[in-house]
Amino acid sequence: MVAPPDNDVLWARTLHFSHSGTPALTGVSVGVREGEILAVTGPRGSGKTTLLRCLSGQALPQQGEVWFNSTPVHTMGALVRERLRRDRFGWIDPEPALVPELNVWENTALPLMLRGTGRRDSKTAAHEWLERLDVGRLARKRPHALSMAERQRVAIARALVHAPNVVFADEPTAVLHRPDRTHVLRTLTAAARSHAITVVLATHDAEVAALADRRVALLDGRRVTTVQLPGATEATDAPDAEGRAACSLSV
Ligand SMILES: Nc1ncnc2c1ncn2[C@@H]1O[C@H](COP(=O)(O)OP(=O)(O)OP(=O)(O)O)[C@@H](O)[C@H]1O
Repeated sequence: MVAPPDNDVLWARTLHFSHSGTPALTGVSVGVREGEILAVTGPRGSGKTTLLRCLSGQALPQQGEVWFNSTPVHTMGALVRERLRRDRFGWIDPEPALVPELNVWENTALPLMLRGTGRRDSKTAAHEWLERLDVGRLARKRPHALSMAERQRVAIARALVHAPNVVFADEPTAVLHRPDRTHVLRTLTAAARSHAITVVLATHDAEVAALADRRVALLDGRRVTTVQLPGATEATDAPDAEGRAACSLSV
């Protein structure tokens, strides 16, 4: 095993992943730099979610390597990967999955309480993040009383509350209307930048991808240099996209 470059917080080399024989990733390599917002773009079914799941240790690639801060993730046992995800990563789903029996601040504070932070400190941190995401007034409400946009803000607050190193956001604005989409995204990216949190953002929307520092494009489970996205004539890797030998550039 060759260790990754020092300035990459995440690094994946020649990932291969199949879902019950259906290939989702075919030799994908990518490096994510500390503090950057990286958009993983591509049409539906191109492998974006699978890549995020592999990078975050939720799924183990059948071949290839994933490194987090120079530590191999692909060789970790399930419990160590769980702890890594709980303590170092945040995850935002396309649709907010909140616990219906908990109120908004309790939902937000979950990552802190799961790792043993006291209730009072967890509550304070949850309130701070809810305020930042403009939903502080809803702290005592249950998820069912919230709109979809409000619930997604709570899910974003929950992903950020424990100051993770990396937040993975899988189509985080897919269920939102356009005005909510822009506002929620800008809030997420501003919060991440102000706290030096790295964001890996999967999207098939060119407007969303445009908010990122850099883009990598997937098509049929491979890295490509150019991909057509809705809402733009063309979206490409930024000029500084990695030119590392291991990267798979095709099509
Ligand atoms: N659980 C699964 N079982 C079988 N095939 C799957 C599964 N999940 C994904 N796939 C397939 O793997 C490929 C990549 O899917 P993936 O969800 O990673 O792509 P995506 O770019 O995130 O798509 P979307 O934008 O629709 O979420 C697709 O062909 C998809 O049908």
